[in-house]
Amino acid sequence: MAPRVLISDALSEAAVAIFKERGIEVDFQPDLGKDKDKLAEIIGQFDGLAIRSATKVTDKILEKATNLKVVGRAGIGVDNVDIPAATAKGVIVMNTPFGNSITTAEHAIALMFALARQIPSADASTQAGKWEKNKFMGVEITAKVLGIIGCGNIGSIVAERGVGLKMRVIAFDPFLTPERALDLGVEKVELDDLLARADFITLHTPLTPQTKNILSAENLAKTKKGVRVINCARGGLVDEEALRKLLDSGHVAGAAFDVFITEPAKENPLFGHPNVVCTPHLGASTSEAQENVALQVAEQMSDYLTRGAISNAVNFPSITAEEAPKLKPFIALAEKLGSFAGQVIDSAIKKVTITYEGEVGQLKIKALTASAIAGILRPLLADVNVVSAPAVAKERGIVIDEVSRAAADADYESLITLTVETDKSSHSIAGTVFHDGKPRIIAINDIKIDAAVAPVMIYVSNEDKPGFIGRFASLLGNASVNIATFALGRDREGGSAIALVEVDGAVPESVQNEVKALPGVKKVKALAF
Ligand SMILES: NC(=O)c1ccc[n+]([C@@H]2O[C@H](COP(=O)([O-])OP(=O)(O)OC[C@H]3O[C@@H](n4cnc5c(N)ncnc54)[C@H](O)[C@@H]3O)[C@@H](O)[C@H]2O)c1
Ligand SMILES: O=C(O)[C@H](O)COP(=O)(O)O
Repeated sequence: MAPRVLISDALSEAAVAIFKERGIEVDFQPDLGKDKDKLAEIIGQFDGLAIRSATKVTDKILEKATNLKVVGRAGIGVDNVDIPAATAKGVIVMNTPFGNSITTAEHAIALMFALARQIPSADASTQAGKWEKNKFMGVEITAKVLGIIGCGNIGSIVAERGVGLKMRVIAFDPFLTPERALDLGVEKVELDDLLARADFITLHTPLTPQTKNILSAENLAKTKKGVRVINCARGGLVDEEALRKLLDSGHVAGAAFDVFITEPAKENPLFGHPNVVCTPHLGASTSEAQENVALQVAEQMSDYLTRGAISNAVNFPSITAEEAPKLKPFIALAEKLGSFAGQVIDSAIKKVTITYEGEVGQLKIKALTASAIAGILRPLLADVNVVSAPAVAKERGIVIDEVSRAAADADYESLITLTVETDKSSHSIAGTVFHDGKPRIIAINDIKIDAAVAPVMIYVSNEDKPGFIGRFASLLGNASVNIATFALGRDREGGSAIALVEVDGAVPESVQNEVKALPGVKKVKALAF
């Protein structure tokens, strides 16, 4: 029987044609995604679901998706898909990482001009017959400081356009290497510096726990008087209420928003202010971008459904059916080691070395390396996938080195060691897979430890001094953070020590700060796997 695909969002018709050419049955219902009950009712009939941002692929929808094998996102952001739930169900989630980047960057630039010259209000006034020539005094873009928060695919294109417009472009992005910044002609700065200097601030990060509210009331208050703010990335990056207050007080001269905390945005704190320009999530809406993403997603989904080939998957590497069972536990290990490193480092990565020792060295290590790199990058690049991760790393000037050795440490049949060198320091983490198929962390920065990987953990490095463990454990207990497992290691008596603690539930920032303040503590990091 031919595979069946449901298109539940307004994709270009180009996708329908590709599916049919590839022998796939298509049901094209462009508005269905907005009706979650109807979607839940029929999703069980389909092998593939092609979407944009209006369809929310929740765990409830996935529960009903008894035949679903692949979700294809014609676009970049997959924050409308419950990825862990999809992965748990074995549903591949694919996106099209570059297809709409130029178009979205152009929309940000268009919004910057709209703000600088108040084009929407001037248009409304002129067409109302008012001819208010003196009311709409604009500002020049030339020589102004453009502050880019998030200089990835879209941010880089905005940077290039900004440089072309003779702006002074500065960027805050922890993952931006100095070499890449130089290539783009942008000055890499810290966030506070950007806030203080930018005449226009444009956001181009994914929405992650780290970027949520990045323009908080506190940070907005640090901006230069007369700043204009553009958000074409994701609702939730900016505190909309705080921004409205600063627009009302005249501190912020204008704001242009394409994305909102609640979408569709029927009402919003920014609405109604004369210096606010809004569009209804139109960043990717050009015929060129929509054709690109529709063709690409239909090709990728067809390849998977008819030939089992996986590309641009957010939650699975590209591997064949025969390789899968052997690789799977090591893929999980490589991803977790990478995720640990990605969560612990806080400056630009220069080099990643992955050493495979013993039996694991005989497997397809490219897929393992891709998983490790995706794990490292994912805390910062939410939508990176195992296919794009090596290319993204290369583009950012990160050197990837793979070393394979036949013999492992005598204690282990297989060993993977990940070493990440950044601008400022070097971190290493090693792990193995036990007979239960589960990943174990066996060393951090050459200090031996033995810890299973748990959903929520706290990593602490400290001086090996008496009394620390007791103080640390009581602090967690007093904060009602329950310890599930506790792994310790040290290099020598009185030297450096580490703790990797599995806890039940989240660790509030205030508790991490209290741990940080304990005598001898060097680093504290709450980790999510
Ligand atoms: N409005 C729209 O219609 C539209 C269209 C396309 C994409 N988008 C959104 O734009 C965003 C960016 O897309 P992209 O393709 O450029 O992604 P990308 O992954 O290429 O780039 C994101 C950049 O953000 C940086 N970053 C991550 N965390 C950061 C932090 N805490 N502080 C500063 N920088 C940080 C990363 O290092 C990376 O360089 C995504 O959220 C995407 O969904 C919106
Ligand atoms: O992440 C994306 O690709 C954009 O937000 C585009 O969303 P859309 O496909 O719903 O326009």
